[in-house]
Amino acid sequence: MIEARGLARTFTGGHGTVEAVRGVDLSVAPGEVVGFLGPNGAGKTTTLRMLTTLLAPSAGTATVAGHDLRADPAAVRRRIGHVAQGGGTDPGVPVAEELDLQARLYGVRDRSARTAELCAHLDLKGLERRPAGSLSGGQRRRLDIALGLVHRPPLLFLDEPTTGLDPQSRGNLWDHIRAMRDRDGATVFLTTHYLDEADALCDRLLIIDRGRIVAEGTPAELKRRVAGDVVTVELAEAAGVEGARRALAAHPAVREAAVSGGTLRLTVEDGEKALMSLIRALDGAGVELAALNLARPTLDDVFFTVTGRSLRDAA
Ligand SMILES: Nc1ncnc2c1ncn2[C@@H]1O[C@H](COP(=O)(O)OP(=O)(O)OP(=O)(O)O)[C@@H](O)[C@H]1O
Repeated sequence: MIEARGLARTFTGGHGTVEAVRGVDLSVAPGEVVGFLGPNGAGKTTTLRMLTTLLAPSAGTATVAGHDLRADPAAVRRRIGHVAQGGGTDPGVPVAEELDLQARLYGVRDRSARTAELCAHLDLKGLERRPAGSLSGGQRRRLDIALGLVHRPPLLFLDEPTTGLDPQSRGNLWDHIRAMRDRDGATVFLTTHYLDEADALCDRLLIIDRGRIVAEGTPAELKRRVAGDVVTVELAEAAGVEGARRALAAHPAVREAAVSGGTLRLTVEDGEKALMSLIRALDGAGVELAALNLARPTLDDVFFTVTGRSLRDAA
């Protein structure tokens, strides 16, 4: 659905030159929810604006929704939906009218049916006559998304869709985005600087820092690739901890086994899968367990490993 190679954008102004995006390669398959994660100023919005034809790349090529970005931007625009940060609704215009107007702009034939369908899908039923300015933050974001979907684009771009929303509205919006993928087979490309959003919502992530993609994969893959899972083992008898370490050090899933205080700390390849066999190995060595804890590395650990900084500090 998206294939980009070497996309770059430089801004030149009174304060010198800013290399906002420095040669980004990315591929997005149909039906994926892909998250573009990075701290403020990393180049997320600039990349999104290039992919949605709003900004000309300084270098690189891309095919978006089946059309070449440079050769046929109008065809790209017809096949994509784009919800910018802050949206673009007129506060005085009622919901249904706003949707109808957008449908006219795109030449949608079944305008009233499409408006009703979008109101049903995005939980806007009963709000059709309300001016956009009177909606809550979450309702307005859903209207912004409905507007982006009016012409049934197979690919939807969302720029920081949940910024400024309360936790409940954010969770609700995630459900709607998942439903677009599952019900309509839509491909969604979204930018975010929220770790929890990237983790919970996205099938795959591209992590960008200072204009370059520094890591990519599913949230689980990224976390596994970089840090491995951590299993801590507490024993009924602390004195047996060295024996437990010896029993597990050669276990195929264990990368590292270290004793810290009275507990055993294991770095393992895939903690969930390994857990049962670790317990069996300890049992076989006659070690009595008191507690076992499996902790996953976070996306922030991933960012830290690839950039040497925390995403939170970098933002
Ligand atoms: N029109 C512009 N003129 C000059 N510099 C710009 C322009 N647009 C963006 N930049 C710079 O390019 C860099 C990347 O900005 P961009 O908005 O793409 O980052 P971002 O990852 O989307 O950040 P945020 O999370 O804050 O939206 C920043 O250093 C920014 O200041």
